[in-house]
Amino acid sequence: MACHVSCQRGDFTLSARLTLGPDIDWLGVVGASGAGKTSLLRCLAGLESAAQVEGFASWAHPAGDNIVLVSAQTPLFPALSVEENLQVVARYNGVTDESFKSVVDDCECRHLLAKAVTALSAGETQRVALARGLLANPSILLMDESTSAMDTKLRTRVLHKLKRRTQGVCKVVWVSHDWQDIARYSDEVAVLRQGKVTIQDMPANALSQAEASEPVSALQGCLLQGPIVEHEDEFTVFAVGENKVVTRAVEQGEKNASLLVDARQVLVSRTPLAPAQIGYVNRLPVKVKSLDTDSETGVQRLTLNCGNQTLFALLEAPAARHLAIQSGEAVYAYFGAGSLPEPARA
Ligand SMILES: Nc1ncnc2c1ncn2[C@@H]1O[C@H](COP(=O)(O)OP(=O)(O)OP(=O)(O)O)[C@@H](O)[C@H]1O
Repeated sequence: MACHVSCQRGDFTLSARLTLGPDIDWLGVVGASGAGKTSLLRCLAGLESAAQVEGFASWAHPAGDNIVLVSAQTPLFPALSVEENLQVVARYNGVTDESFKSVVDDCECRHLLAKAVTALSAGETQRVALARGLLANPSILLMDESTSAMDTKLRTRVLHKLKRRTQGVCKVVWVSHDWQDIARYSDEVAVLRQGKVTIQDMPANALSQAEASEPVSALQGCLLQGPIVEHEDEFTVFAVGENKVVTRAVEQGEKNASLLVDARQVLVSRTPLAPAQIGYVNRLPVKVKSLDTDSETGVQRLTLNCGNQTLFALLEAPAARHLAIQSGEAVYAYFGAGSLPEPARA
């Protein structure tokens, strides 16, 4: 099903075509600052009177056509407490006490209910705003950087519960600058650039294929995935062939984990250094499948294979000249684990 959104905001033109398959429950939208992500969500939410939106509402589950946007631009009522803010919406939408409690718990807001909304931190405000959005019984939930102020562990928990809660009842279109989250929770990803969708229908685990068709600076992620072999509170280890990769913690009960590796963050070496020596937690033995050198900048892009998984690395011109890596060579790739949670403060 195709959805087309067009709108003029000042001198910015949004003209985006999205494909919304029936199997897609979470559609991630990424793009550089100013690409039009917020504009797109505002148009989809019906907040831009000049916008033309075709074919969107019919994407929702048949139960309803209630489109709800959760963003920093939809503030809470400042004169009401958190509980009052939530109850206003719950009562209006006929939400039962049981559902109310379950939404409050999923958004981790129970301990905030008595607080004034003006006394909330940014992450707390986002959780209350999310709870309020869910209490409106959306059939389509639009989230614009709705978890950006939460720490990594909290965000992982909240997104996990949100994913479970929305299953079968609510579709989600969400914008985040956190590619790890987008890759982990979206069924598909659309990439916006200058008001246009330049890539769509992209399975989140196919970021690597999309990368090949985009200029290097636009999209450089590559998703590694595998079965979990070790699970700690702070991190998860998964298998890539016979090797292990550390990523930030996934929720208990998950069988697989993933890590989106930014090509700019990958170091390449011929010698097997201890990862800690260079400050990276991950090391994979890889084979150089191909390399392309940008004729203007001298930046070299390596396509690296580890078993049947692909990784990209970008080498600045001096490093590329110094290493003089050849296609077919066996090397080591070093990279971080995404943003692992910060150590708990005493
Ligand atoms: N109210 C407005 N009037 C005129 N132009 C606007 C308005 N709001 C946004 N724009 C312009 O529309 C363009 C897209 O803005 P938008 O907020 O949608 O980008 P974005 O991708 O969400 O960016 P960011 O990641 O920084 O939040 C920008 O060039 C911006 O200046």
